[in-house]
Amino acid sequence: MRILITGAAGLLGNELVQSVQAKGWESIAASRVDWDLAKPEEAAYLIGKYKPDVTVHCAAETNVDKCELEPDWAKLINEDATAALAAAIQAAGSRLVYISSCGIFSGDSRVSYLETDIPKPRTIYAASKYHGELRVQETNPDFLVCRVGWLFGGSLTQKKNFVEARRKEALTGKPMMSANDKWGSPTWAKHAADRIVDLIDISAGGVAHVANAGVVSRHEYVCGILAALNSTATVQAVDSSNFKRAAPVPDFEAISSVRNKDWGMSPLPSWQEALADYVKIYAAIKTP
Ligand SMILES: NC(=O)C1=CN([C@@H]2O[C@H](COP(=O)(O)OP(=O)(O)OC[C@H]3O[C@@H](n4cnc5c(N)ncnc54)[C@H](OP(=O)(O)O)[C@@H]3O)[C@@H](O)[C@H]2O)C=CC1
Ligand SMILES: Cc1cn([C@H]2C[C@H](O)[C@@H](COP(=O)(O)OP(=O)(O)O[C@H]3O[C@@H](C)C(=O)[C@@H](O)[C@H]3O)O2)c(=O)[nH]c1=O
Repeated sequence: MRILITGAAGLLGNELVQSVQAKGWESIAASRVDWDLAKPEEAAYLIGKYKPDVTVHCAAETNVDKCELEPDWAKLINEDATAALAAAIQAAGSRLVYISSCGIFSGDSRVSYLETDIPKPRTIYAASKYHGELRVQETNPDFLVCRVGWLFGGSLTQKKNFVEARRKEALTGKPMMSANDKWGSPTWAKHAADRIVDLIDISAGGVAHVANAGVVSRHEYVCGILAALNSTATVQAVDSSNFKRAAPVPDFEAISSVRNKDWGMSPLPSWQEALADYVKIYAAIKTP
């Protein structure tokens, strides 16, 4: 099977390329040079050139605060480009897997959101991701939408390596603080990628929540990272108002799935197990 991954240089995209190759499928790692999402009309050229059986659309404007300040940009990159890709894929008779976000819910719940819960985006970013979902659902009857949790992992050079960012912050010796009023589902990008590939393999459709098990505050999450790294640095629990953000991010972004039984799959491991497994690999990367 030939799988095209957009955003292949990103945190999740890079893991997806590896998971697809581990499955023995052909992977096409598409990056910005292959298609600039700021030109939605060029999606058709990308699909016509590579003729994938399945396209996993990871590419997005993922800077939540930038989206809040530039709503037209957020719509262009996260909604309009997705709609153009969906149309090109439908015309070509292939499949689209759209990567969406745990952040599309109101955040008012304190119980993990399920696929059956109604999205109510609070930020421009989340609205643009959810509108992307709606464009896909109206265009591609055999769609698969995968909402993922707070992603971590990747190489040391990965711009969004949250573990490496916290390790470096701890090394500065400066006091660390983290929000104790924002909760989510930390998710190892490798686990998310492997699950997405397994869902493609069984031709799963509809909406899928893909996240490691467990709900944790940012503060507990950062403490868990430092413990896993055997760091003695301490993290002060603070209110999220200490982090000046343009976007009113939801308080609660944890997700879990009600569909594992449908798929014949076990829930993903806990975020703590995933983090421990990642740190084992990470430590190997880190040793010179
Ligand atoms: N990270 C997280 O915690 C979460 C992520 N998600 C979703 O998962 C997906 C992957 O996220 P993640 O791996 O963290 O994202 P990254 O920011 O690591 O990667 C995003 C990718 O999109 C590409 N991209 C951005 N703008 C454009 C553009 N204008 N044209 C072409 N490519 C572009 C980037 O290219 P380049 O490398 O050149 O910059 C990058 O490779 C996204 O759809 C995101 O919305 C959902 C929930 C949580
Ligand atoms: C370490 C830390 C950072 N922050 C703030 C500082 C920084 O401005 C902001 C950026 O961190 P993040 O990028 O992880 O946060 P954020 O931009 O909210 O991450 C988002 O990613 C996108 C792609 C999504 O899809 C969302 O669901 C969400 O996961 O978080 C806290 O609020 N608390 C903390 O403990």
